[in-house]
Formats: sequence, C-alpha cells, structure tokens
Amino acid sequence: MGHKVTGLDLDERKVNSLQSGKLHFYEPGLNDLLLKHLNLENITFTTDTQKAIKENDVIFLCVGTPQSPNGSADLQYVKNAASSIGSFMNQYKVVVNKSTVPVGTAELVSNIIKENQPSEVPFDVVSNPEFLREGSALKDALHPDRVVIGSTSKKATLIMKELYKEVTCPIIETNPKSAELIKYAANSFLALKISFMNELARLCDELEININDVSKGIGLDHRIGPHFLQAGIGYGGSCFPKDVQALLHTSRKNGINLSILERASEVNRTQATYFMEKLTNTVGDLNGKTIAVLGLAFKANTDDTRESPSLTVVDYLAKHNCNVKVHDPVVRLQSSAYIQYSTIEETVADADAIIICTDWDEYRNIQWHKLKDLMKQPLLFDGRNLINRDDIIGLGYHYISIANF
Ligand SMILES: NC(=O)C1=CN([C@@H]2O[C@H](COP(=O)(O)OP(=O)(O)OC[C@H]3O[C@@H](n4cnc5c(N)ncnc54)[C@H](O)[C@@H]3O)[C@@H](O)[C@H]2O)C=CC1
Ligand SMILES: O=C(O)[C@H]1O[C@H](OP(=O)(O)OP(=O)(O)OC[C@H]2O[C@@H](n3ccc(=O)[nH]c3=O)[C@H](O)[C@@H]2O)[C@H](O)[C@@H](O)[C@@H]1O
Repeated sequence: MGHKVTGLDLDERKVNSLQSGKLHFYEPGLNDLLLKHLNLENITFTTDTQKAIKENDVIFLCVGTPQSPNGSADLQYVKNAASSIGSFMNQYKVVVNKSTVPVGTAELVSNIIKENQPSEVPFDVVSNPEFLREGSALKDALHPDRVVIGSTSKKATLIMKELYKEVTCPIIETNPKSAELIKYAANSFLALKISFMNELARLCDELEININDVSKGIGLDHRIGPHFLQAGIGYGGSCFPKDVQALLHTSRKNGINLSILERASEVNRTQATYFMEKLTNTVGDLNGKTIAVLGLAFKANTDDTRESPSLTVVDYLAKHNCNVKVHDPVVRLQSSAYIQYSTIEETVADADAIIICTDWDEYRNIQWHKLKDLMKQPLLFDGRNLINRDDIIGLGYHYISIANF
C-alpha cells in the first residue's frame, strides 16, 4: 500500500529468515511479495526493539494472545510490548492493537505506555482488529470486507484512514471497546455457524439426510449466506478455539451467560471424537489396526497445526494402540504418536482405514482406484466431506462421512 514497514520480532530465527527472503511458514503468494518488497527496500526486519519503535510513526501490536488455563486471553506479550513502547518512544505515535484482545485492552495498553514513559510523550492507542484467514491471508488483507477503527482520537483515526486509503471497503469508526468486541463477536459467530452445522449433521447422520444439501439449501437465503456452513470434524486453528473461550471468559466475569456459544464450543470439543466413534463402530477393536490419516493442518493451505482436529484424531488413534501413518502436503512434525510419510501411496499401504482430516485439494483429487489395492480393506472415513459418495462407493469403497449422503 506504499508504506515503509519494519517487522520487529524478538525471535531472531524468524527475523533472519524473513530478512533473507524466506517465509518460515506456509502462506500462498506471500513469499513472492516478501521478496519483491525486500528488493524495493519497502520492508525490513529487525530484533532491535528500540530502533523499530523510534523510527516508526505507527506501531502495530501483532503479538500472540494465547489461551490461559482459565480460558482468558493471556496478555503477557501485549503488556511487554506496550512497556517497550513506553520506554522507547521519543515522539507522537499511534499504537495499534492488531492482536485479538479482550474489551478494555486499549485502555490497559495506554496505561502501561504512560507508566513506562521516562518523560511524557503524546500518543494514541487504536483498536484495529484483523480479520484475515490463514491460507488466504494476502487476499483477505488486501481486499477486506471491512476495516474497523476503534479510537477516541480524531488525529489517530485520520492517520489510520490515511494508512488504509488504498483499501476499498467500508470503514467502521467506533470506540476501542466496541472494536475489541467486534473481533470476538465475528470469530464466535463464525464458530457458531460451524458448530450448528456439525450438530445438525449428527441428526442428518441418523436420518440419512445429506448435510451438504442442507447447507446449500439454507445458504442461498441471503439472510443466512453460504459461508462457514461446511460440516466436518470441527473447527481448529490458533483463533476460533481460543477466541471463543476468551469471550466466554469475559461473559462469565461480567455475570452474563452466553449459553449458545457455550454449546457451540462443547459441540466442537466433541466433534472429532463423534467421528472417531464411527470408526470404532465400523472397525471394532482398534488395537493394532493400521490407520492412515490424511492431513495434519487445521485446514487446507496452511502448515499451522495449532488446535488442529487432526491432532485430536491422531491422539485418539494412538490411545487406542493403532499403528498411525500420516500424510500432509506441507506440515512436517515429529511425533511419537505417528509416522509421517511423504507420499499418499506409502501412507495408505496396508491400512485398515483412511481418515481424511484436512480439506487439501490434493486429497479431493486422489486417484482412489489406484489406492484401493494398496490397502488391507477399502475403508474411507471422510472427516471433511471432500469426496463424492456415489463415485467412491462405485469404486468399491466402504465410505463413512459427516452426513455426506
Ligand atoms: N494467525 C492469524 O491468522 C490471525 C491472528 N490474529 C491475532 O493476531 C495475534 C497474533 O497471532 P499469530 O501471528 O498467530 O501469533 P504468533 O504467536 O504466531 O506470533 C506472534 C509473534 O510475536 C512475537 N513477539 C512476542 N512478543 C514480542 C515483542 N515484545 N516484540 C516483538 N515481537 C514479539 C513472537 O516472537 C511471535 O513471533 C493474535 O492475537 C491472534 O489472535 C488475528 C487475525 C488472524
Ligand atoms: O482471528 C483469526 O485468527 C482468524 O480466524 C479465522 O481464520 P482461520 O482460523 O485462519 O481459518 P478459517 O478459515 O476461519 O477456519 C477455521 C476452522 O474452521 C473450519 N471450518 C471453516 C469453515 C467451515 O464451513 N467449516 C469448518 O469446519 C476450518 O476447517 C478450520 O479448522 C477467521 O475466519 C478469520 O476471519 C480470523 O481473522
């Protein structure tokens, strides 16, 4: 968008990798753009906190806000970053909370900055939540549905609008607390949609109704919309699970029961196990069985495995003494719970069953007729409803899905 950007991180390994033009994670399209802007000297990476704070007018806080044991968002990284900003700022700055943070954090950040300033320097704190998805981060960031600016300062709002002037979408101007809640409400509502479909899919399983037809049928109603109605083995990732818990924690602290969200979280907690019970019902005793798991990432087009339902599946299988063989096109993780193979063929060889856990296109396009003879028996569990039921049954597979009839 024409800005000069400094990427500051305390992790030297990440900074060195990015500065040398290599992404340390998988995100389609991002590496080319990184190289382009490194060459144009539009972006540079550093671990020098003081220099990065002094040399920039707008400081985005994009640090992690992981889940604490009690469900709340752990703000230790936000607090540390805020105290560094206070210590090192030398002139007016706009400090932007880009991390997903609970209601009241803009005020908290502001107080920490003030407490750490050696002498008074003016600044404003703005809440500007991020709505991009992993796997489509670039498109989402450059073409967002909306930009939310939560600010009590006209000056800071103007600077933020100038910063986003290349982006063509509605800009919601509000106060910081509303902006903070908008982020949690958005993620929670999306999680709710998924859990609603997953619970409905359990009923569809009983009634032999195709949940995908139900999604299509309701999604065409503009008031409902077609997105985030895909039933599967549950939502994962570094955000939905933790953000739902953080909002529930905020609601309990304030004496309000968000009962629908509580239930959505519970449905998600049990969804992968619900699917695994189908495996037990079909295969019987799992002890010593060889199971091939396709996909470790929490969804396609990312190498992120944080809160991935695949790991719940692997854990379940390992606990039931299965011989677990896994495949993922991009994730490379060592674990004593499984052996990872680089080809799908090796992964499914001698398997008693295949379980699809991630919606990679690579799995959608598998030549299933070629795999059948490699397996002990042609048994396919489709946790993402990726496969055409009639086609796969036509090839002689026994096919079990999330109500994909
Ligand atoms: N990952 C995603 O797709 C999205 C994430 N978010 C939110 O953005 C925030 C960050 O998420 P992720 O990037 O996934 O977290 P992450 O944990 O992968 O990365 C955070 C980075 O901050 C660095 N860091 C911590 N303290 C620092 C400090 N004082 N100075 C400089 N660097 C510091 C860490 O070394 C780490 O590299 C979270 O609040 C998350 O909820 C929001 C929308 C999308
Ligand atoms: O706050 C965040 O970090 C981000 O969290 C999510 O993005 P992300 O976690 O990257 O991925 P999603 O595409 O939302 O998928 C989340 C999980 O839900 C699952 N999902 C998604 C959609 C669906 O219909 N069904 C379904 O099971 C996915 O497989 C995945 O496990 C939100 O979509 C982003 O808007 C938000 O910025």
